[in-house]
Amino acid sequence: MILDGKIVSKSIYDEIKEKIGNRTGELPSLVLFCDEPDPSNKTYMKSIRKQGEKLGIEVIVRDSGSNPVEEISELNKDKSVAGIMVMHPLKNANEKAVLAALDPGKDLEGRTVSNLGGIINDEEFFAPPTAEAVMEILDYYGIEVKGRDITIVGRSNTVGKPLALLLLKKGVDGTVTVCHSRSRDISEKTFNADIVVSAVGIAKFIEREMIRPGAVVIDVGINFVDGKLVGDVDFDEVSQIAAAITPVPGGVGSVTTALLFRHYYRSIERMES
Ligand SMILES: Nc1nc(=O)c2c([nH]1)NC[C@@H]1CN(c3ccc(C(=O)N[C@@H](CCC(=O)O)C(=O)O)cc3)C=[N+]21
Repeated sequence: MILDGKIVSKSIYDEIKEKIGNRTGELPSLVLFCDEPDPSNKTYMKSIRKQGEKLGIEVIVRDSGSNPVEEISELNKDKSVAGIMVMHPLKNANEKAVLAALDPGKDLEGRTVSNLGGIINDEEFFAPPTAEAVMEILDYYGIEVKGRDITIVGRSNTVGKPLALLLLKKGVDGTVTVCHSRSRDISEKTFNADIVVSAVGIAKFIEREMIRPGAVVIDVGINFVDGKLVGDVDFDEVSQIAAAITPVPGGVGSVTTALLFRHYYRSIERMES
């Protein structure tokens, strides 16, 4: 079974459209904070702008300027701004200092210490949308997590680490293994899992032999091979034995962007409450 992310994202966009439709007055904007965006940032920013346009939300690309921390403080206070995405990597500005200055209530990607640390006791205002997108897909397709073994490959602050914490929450009750580039025998750990999540950024990293027949495979990878977007999983091979698998494109990525806009709307509700 192919786990289509576009159906999931459509239901999220429908929910946002309905909320926006019931509103009066101007919508605040969403700011993409960057300096010299690399090609992968450009692709992502373009796709966010496109979705923003569809929803009637103004997406502003803002240069970090000569005093980025000061700029962020201004944006935090600005009532016409509901969300700020600090694009990664920043080439010139100190990203850590910028994130330390960012209001967690406008931190749509859950990158601040307060949102990241908050996951530990269910106090995050925003969870990182890519990790959350994995949870949404599992939930939408009724894939049981409770008591099952999940192996995550990749330990990034945007996916691997926060996803492990989301899966470990009480009530979610996954049993989680996190592997990374220094892990021994990754194949053994993926083969023993009921659900494998790959977020390493290497095309065809997950091969057929690494997956137990009947397992669920979630591909978070964003890799460009000969100008074509592919995930981390050898899809043609692995899809033959997996019980369910997400495609790239059209899987986790499309849900991630939709969740950003759900977060954007939650920020508006907080600003107006
Ligand atoms: N603060 C920050 N957050 C990020 O999430 C972030 C970042 N900085 N810097 C750059 C990388 C790269 N990245 C991409 C995501 C999707 C596509 C992409 O091509 N998406 C397609 C397909 C998505 C799909 O369907 O799977 C689309 O949106 O049309 C590319 C690149 C995000 N990043």
